Amino acid sequence: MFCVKGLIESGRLTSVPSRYFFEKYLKDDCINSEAETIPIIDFSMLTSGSPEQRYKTIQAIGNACLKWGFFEVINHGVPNTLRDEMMRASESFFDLSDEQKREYAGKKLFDPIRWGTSFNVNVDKTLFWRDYLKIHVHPQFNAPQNPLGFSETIQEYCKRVRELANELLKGIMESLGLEESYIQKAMDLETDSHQLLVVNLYPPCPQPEVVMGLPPHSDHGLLTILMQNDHVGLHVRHDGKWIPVNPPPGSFVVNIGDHMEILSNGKYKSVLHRAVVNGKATRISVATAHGPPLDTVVGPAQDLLDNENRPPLYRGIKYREYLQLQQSNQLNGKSCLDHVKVNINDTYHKILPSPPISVELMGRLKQLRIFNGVLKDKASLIKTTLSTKRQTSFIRRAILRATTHSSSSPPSSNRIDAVIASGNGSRPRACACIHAIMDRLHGTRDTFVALKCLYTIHNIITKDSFILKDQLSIFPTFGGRNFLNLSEFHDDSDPESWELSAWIRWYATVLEQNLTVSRVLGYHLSSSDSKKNDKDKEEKIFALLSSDLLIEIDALVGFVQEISNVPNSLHLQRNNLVYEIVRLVSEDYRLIQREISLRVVELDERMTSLSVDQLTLLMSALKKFEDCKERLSLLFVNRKKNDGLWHLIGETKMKIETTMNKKAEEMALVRIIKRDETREWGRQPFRFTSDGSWLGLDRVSLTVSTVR
Ligand SMILES: O=C(O)CCC(=O)C(=O)O
Ligand SMILES: [Fe+2]
Repeated sequence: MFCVKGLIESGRLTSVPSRYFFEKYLKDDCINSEAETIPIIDFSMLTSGSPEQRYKTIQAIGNACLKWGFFEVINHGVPNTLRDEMMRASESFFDLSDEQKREYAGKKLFDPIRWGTSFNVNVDKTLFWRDYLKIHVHPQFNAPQNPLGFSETIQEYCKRVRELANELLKGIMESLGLEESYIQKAMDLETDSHQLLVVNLYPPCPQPEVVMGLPPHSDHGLLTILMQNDHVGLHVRHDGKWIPVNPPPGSFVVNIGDHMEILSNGKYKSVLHRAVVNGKATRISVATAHGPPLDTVVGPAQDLLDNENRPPLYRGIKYREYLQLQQSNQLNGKSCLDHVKVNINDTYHKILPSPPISVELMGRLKQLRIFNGVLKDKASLIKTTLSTKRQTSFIRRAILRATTHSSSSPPSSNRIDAVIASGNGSRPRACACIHAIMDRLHGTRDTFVALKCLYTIHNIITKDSFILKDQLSIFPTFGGRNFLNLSEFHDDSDPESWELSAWIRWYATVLEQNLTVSRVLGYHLSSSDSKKNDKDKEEKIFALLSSDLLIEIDALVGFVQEISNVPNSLHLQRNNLVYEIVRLVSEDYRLIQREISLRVVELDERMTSLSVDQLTLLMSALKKFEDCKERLSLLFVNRKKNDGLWHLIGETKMKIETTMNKKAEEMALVRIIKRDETREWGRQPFRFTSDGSWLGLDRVSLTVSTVR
């Protein structure tokens, strides 16, 4: 693997290779060394036992977070000997032979140990002048075997810094007016927090002014704690200027990460910073990023929100997926955070009348409702146990267990499997099972019960249980588009239930459209028929008439449209049940993309034989599909973008346009020949445009059906 250190040590370097040229550095270079410096926090005052000193320090931390997003910590209790040892160990890791380091090269984001250069060489347009070692050190500790003693040093260092981070997080929580252990409890930080050790090495550069060590970025986690060797290089963005950070010896530099910005609902901002390099000496910085457990969905703290004045500004996202998002894009300012920002104009408080009761009372009423719900579940379970109809009571019990009132977590896969098993044996059992789910769905006004019923139905559709799926497709016998009959569902007992009601209406429509598509295609999207390899499918599609393919595309695009009609309250994905629902829907979407793509490719090949009507239909379907793109990318912010498909759609649209224009010209020619004597028409007026309309129709009476 190439790396900057190797480049320097090769001895052949006289000037910087052009792929390291960082253009923005020169333009954006407004360094202000005389300005104020970042605040200093005396950590010992936080833990001294004096409430007054603690209070003052918490205020100072709050101010630093608010104004700077950065502070320096002194008297932190991490011994200098350990810090020095960590620095020496870091240096000796990079001094290992390339062969020893290569074991950790070319690794993926969640591989335990990664040695590399720049940020992500697969996506970086410009290379950065840094090499790195990244190790996931908590909750699972990892370490390279070499150099000798390295593992022990980083284990001790990371443990001490983690303890420091936990104490600082408590102070930050208090400064936000939250309980000090709020974050620890909400995210199981004591045991499961995620800690990433990042050792940055910036070798001296012959032209330091044209390269960048690390470009302006914000950190992904909650908090980053950084130490550096004797060389300055970190710049922090403050009041429109870059401020060089020159921390007091023995101190740590601490900064707020994107997840603290999310959690504090934007009160504490993650701040841009960058690392520049110098021409004389190697700079090393050791950063530890402290974040929530990887599978925790982080959204704004509930206690910081109110419906009237402080709506959520970010939607929830799993930390793991946020990391993936950052890794798969160029490191570029705060662009990742933009993906999870909620458009303030979209939040429900605009449409929801202010609740007539206080937030506190509402909270208590909600508790009471949940308690009532749990009692109801218990009573229903007892009733089914006492029932004499053994068969149906068995089914109903399985359904009750999968769709409880008590929690907003999705039913476990065991519970879902139990429902499927209960209805899977025979046609009458399948029929009883579907009816029992529908009874439960239509008999409740509780949002979570309804969402869980729909989630159970979705699992029936996606799992391989033909008889249940089939029974679902014929429910109820009168069919129709709104057969789940939830278009009027509203639970207005509190604002969250109100917002969730919109998700229920949306989810029901998505499921209805899923079944509609199955009818049109003749197989379920997630069935084994659908999972056939592309070759088999291409053959099947090849045998279809173009008119049938167009009907199928129309239904598939209709499905995409329903998905893209997702409610605006995207932040509700912080709720685990909603999150899981979106995950399942994204699986559907992935399958639809494949189905659409295969059909578009086939029609693309048949393009010249398609009629004008057919071309117009295809163009209109592709346009509708494209219109959904933006909304879908907001909903599936962290999933694969499938650029290949969008490219195919763009190309096909262009081809349709060209084919249509060619046909129009042919048409005009026919007319000209027909009316040769009068020569009253020219060839120019006909043009078909990419928005699917004809230009010049006012001048020509066009009968498209005459030309096929
Ligand atoms: O090297 C530095 O000072 C900054 C490092 C940094 O920002 C990072 O690792 O995220
Ligand atoms: Fe950083």
